[in-house]
Amino acid sequence: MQHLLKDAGLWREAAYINGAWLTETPHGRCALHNPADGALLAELPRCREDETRRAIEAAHVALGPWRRTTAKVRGEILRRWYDLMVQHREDLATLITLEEGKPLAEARGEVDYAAGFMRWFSEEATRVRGDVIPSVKDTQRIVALREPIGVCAAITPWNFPAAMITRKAGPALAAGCTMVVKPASQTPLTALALAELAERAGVPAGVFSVITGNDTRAIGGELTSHPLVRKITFTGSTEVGRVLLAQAAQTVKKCSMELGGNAPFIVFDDADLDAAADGVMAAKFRNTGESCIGANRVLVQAGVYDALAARIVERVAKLRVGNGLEEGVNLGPLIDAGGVEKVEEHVADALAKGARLLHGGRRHALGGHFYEPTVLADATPAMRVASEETFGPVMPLFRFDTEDEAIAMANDTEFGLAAYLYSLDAARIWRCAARIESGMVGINCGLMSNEVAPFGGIKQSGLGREGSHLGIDEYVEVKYLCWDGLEAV
Ligand SMILES: NC(=O)C1=CN([C@@H]2O[C@H](COP(=O)(O)OP(=O)(O)OC[C@H]3O[C@@H](n4cnc5c(N)ncnc54)[C@H](OP(=O)(O)O)[C@@H]3O)[C@@H](O)[C@H]2O)C=CC1
Ligand SMILES: O=C(O)CCCC(=O)O
Repeated sequence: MQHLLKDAGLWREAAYINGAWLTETPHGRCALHNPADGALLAELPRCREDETRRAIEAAHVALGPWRRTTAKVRGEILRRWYDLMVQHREDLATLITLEEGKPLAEARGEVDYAAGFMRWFSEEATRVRGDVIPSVKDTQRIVALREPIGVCAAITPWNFPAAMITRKAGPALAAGCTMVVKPASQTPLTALALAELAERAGVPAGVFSVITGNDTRAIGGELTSHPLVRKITFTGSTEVGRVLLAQAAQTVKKCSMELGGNAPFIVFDDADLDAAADGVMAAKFRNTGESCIGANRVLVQAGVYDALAARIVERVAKLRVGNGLEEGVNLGPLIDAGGVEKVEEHVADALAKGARLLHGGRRHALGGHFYEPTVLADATPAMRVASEETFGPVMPLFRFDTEDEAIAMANDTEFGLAAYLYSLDAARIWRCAARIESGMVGINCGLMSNEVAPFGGIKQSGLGREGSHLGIDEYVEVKYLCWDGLEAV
């Protein structure tokens, strides 16, 4: 598959530790398969505790020189990394499609999104300012410095193999931290191509390392327990987030957690229905529904329920399912057999409890990990689609009568990541946006991820924010200096 890349140097089947490519470990190799056709893509060295420890120690050694490098120079290096990502956009997109499955057009969009974090944080590097605070004594001066927290460990998911790394590495390196990344074992190739580009951009050895292999607990255990690691940043399921928080508590590490969601997409009677139908298509079917901010529950006011359902079905019927490398494909495969089974179970449960099938509802004729885009009407809170993240191309339509009912349904979940509101009544929008329990609210907008905005959740959807000017706060500590014995001025 290497032949599909214009620059074969971006295809790496090795871990990247302390600026060197590690092709062998004593623990053998693990196979990586294309989710679209099951073909063997690569064989990666299996890292365990030893290799992870070496990467952490290298990150510790690299920390001093990196944090002393001026913010301007760190920003320039990150800018070069951004430029290289843009230059190699097509190859990065191909790698993403090969290992994750998303259509090439979406993969290109992810590269732009991922590179955006590098550009944004290359600029933010020079804006990590401290404070001078009026003191309580005339002989004292009080200064608050913002210093890099130190060695960071990032554990990232497969659904956005590039963006979930740059959203973490960009701010960490900009702030002067070093980072060890454990990408999802299903999508290491994109992470390794990013490491190759980091090296070409001039990121020094040890500042950014990538661990490979599927000995997940061994690697995760080392990252979360090693005393030199001062920060854990994770994107993935709430279940694993809880485990990592508990492990990191033993050495009191700072943690950022981007966890699961159960996003409500609320459409009121006064919405622009065509805009709402377009918005929900983006919010649901982006990445074949495998996104934590994907619309999991579509709540529609009774007066427009049938009209909106008709518009949605018309659009869904035009979606083309297939290998993401093929032209014109809108939905790729799900990541693995487990993903397809979960979708099947959710649909079967909903149908057994009275949902009406408006479209799809079964595995796609292509077989493998392909599932038909599915629309279910008459969904109710008793169904699994109401309480669990489906993470697939299934859109359940719930019905509500009043605004209060919609808000109560929206908030009836332990998650609080994203929510969407469609209405043309500004007063209602302000009211509902205030009452919804979520970290992000899309208003007449189905796609709200970008590098300038603070991404993150409340409740059991996580801790901290990524992107925006706030994103860098996760990688700095405040140090307060109290200087006494000075002349009063
Ligand atoms: N919020 C989000 O963005 C995401 C949410 N999910 C949700 O989670 C469900 C399951 O997906 P899944 O991929 O299993 O998500 P996980 O949360 O299991 O995986 C995310 C990352 O965490 C790693 N990981 C898993 N267990 C541990 C551990 N004990 N210690 C350290 N690292 C660990 C994984 O490694 P490895 O790949 O080696 O297992 C991967 O790098 C999905 O169906 C979806 O509902 C999934 C992905 C992203
Ligand atoms: O599923 C996730 O956790 C990542 C969402 C991608 C994004 O929109 O930033």
